[in-house]
Amino acid sequence: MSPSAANGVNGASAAQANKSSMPQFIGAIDQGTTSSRFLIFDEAGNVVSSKNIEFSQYYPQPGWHEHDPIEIVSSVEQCIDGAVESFLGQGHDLSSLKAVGITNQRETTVVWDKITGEPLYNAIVWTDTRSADLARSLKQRLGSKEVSDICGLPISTYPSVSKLLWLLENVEKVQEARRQGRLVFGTVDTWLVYKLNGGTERNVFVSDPTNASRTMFMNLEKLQYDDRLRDFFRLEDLELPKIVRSSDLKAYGSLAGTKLKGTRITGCLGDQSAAMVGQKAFYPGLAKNTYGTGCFLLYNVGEKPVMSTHGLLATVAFDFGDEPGQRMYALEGSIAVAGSSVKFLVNRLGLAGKSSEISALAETVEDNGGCVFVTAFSGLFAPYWIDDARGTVFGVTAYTEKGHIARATLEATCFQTRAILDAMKKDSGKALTELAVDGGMCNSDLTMQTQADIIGIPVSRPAMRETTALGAAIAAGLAIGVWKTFDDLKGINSEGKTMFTPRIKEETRQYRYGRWQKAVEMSKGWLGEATTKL
Ligand SMILES: Nc1ncnc2c1ncn2[C@@H]1O[C@H](COP(=O)(O)OP(=O)(O)O)[C@@H](O)[C@H]1O
Ligand SMILES: O=P(O)(O)OC[C@H](O)CO
Repeated sequence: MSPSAANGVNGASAAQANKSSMPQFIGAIDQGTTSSRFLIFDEAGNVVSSKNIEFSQYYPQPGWHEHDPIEIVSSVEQCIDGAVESFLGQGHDLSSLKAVGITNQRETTVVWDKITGEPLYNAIVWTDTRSADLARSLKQRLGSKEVSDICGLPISTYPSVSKLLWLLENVEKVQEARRQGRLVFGTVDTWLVYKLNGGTERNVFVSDPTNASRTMFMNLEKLQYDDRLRDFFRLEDLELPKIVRSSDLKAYGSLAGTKLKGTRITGCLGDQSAAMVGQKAFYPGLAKNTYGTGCFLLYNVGEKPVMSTHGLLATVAFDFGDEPGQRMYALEGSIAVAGSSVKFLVNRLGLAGKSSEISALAETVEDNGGCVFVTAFSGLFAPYWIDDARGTVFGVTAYTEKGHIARATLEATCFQTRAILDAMKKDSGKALTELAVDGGMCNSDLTMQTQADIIGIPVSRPAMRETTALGAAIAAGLAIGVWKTFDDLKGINSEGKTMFTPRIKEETRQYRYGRWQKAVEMSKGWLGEATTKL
């Protein structure tokens, strides 16, 4: 490692680092799709205090999914205050909490008024498919192939730009704000940093490359906005947040309120990149799969982006600086629906009282009873990119029980992960020998065993599953020198892993996966060309 990298990220020299033996703590805001959290980590990566709040999900029409931007911020603030209260109750001193990192759901799009700082519409969530027609017409536009090559993402409903263009076409308040030069657009990291810094008071307007890369405005190699992309989307006049490193002493400002008023924000990563950092997948060839609302497999490809030819995305793993090894790219397989299908069984179908009970329900039967559930609630993302599929259960007979549906639901994410691993092998030329996992749904032993069975390699689950938050804490801690090199992080969360090893024969694996492939084929085209109601 070069001298300055050895001295920490972004100039936090060893001299600057706190040399006293006083314990130091780092806070992590984890703003996910279904809940906000604040966790406080010690230097050994242990969680000493945390608070979690589930917030409202709005589904105003089929395929639409919104959040209230104000509730996003207030839930985060409440989590901070709750966790800090318990931290203080344990006898810790506030001054020992040195910095805060942020990690967030990506692509979700917020628009607000520059003068008032107030949202102009609900946040359009990454899963939202209202822009399907718009995305289809963008794909027909001259230069669409070049666009994907520059930013690493396929044109679809998924990136922020589709949501933003929908807002500009359909919401008068947004159109008016644009005319008056008052329109501000940001992903959730930008919105949170802006609001937590006091909004219009300080006007901190930034994003890190792992988040900015999900808008479709960023040149993946240069980590800066690209005029060709803005031109393509006809958004030349749009002011965009400044792209700054994922770990930075000054760029993200500090908290203007809460019990942590004055504490610096020194790290910021999109949640999938944060999970990668939390799993310490710092080097090429390492990967992780996070089973949250969706499921995202990221594979570290090294210091240059690799463009997929098999349905994967190219993205930024993390950007900790210019030194060798400090900026890495990843190939990503994005699954739109994972834990959300479990929530669907609980909240919409009432098959159980809570998510963790779905696994138990699935265990009441020996297998899926011939059912395959293509959980295409938002179409199918990687590696298929089928926007006209919708959730479909195949193979239902009079024999089918709730348990079979529960099992087929859990299996769907495992099958899609298999499809992504196959695509990743084709893109990278290498096969994974073990899959590191995390996220809410990985708490289901049955799902993780099924995953190992279907991909035919061991699945490794860490003892501490809050790897996304840990990644944000690491980004923040590296900036201020709590940890100085990746080697300092070696011991963190490395003990007590659970290994799930494949237990089925290759023949059975192929048969089961073959059924899934057939179901995906059959789910295509459900919506047809028209997505609007007649
Ligand atoms: N024991 C479990 N079995 C299956 N799914 C679970 C379990 N526990 C949580 N989940 C699912 O995990 C998701 C929450 O995971 P989390 O990592 O917190 O996601 P997010 O960051 O997207 O909010 C929910 O969709 C929930 O249904
Ligand atoms: O809410 P999660 O954890 O499934 O992650 C959301 C992703 O960032 C969307 O790209």
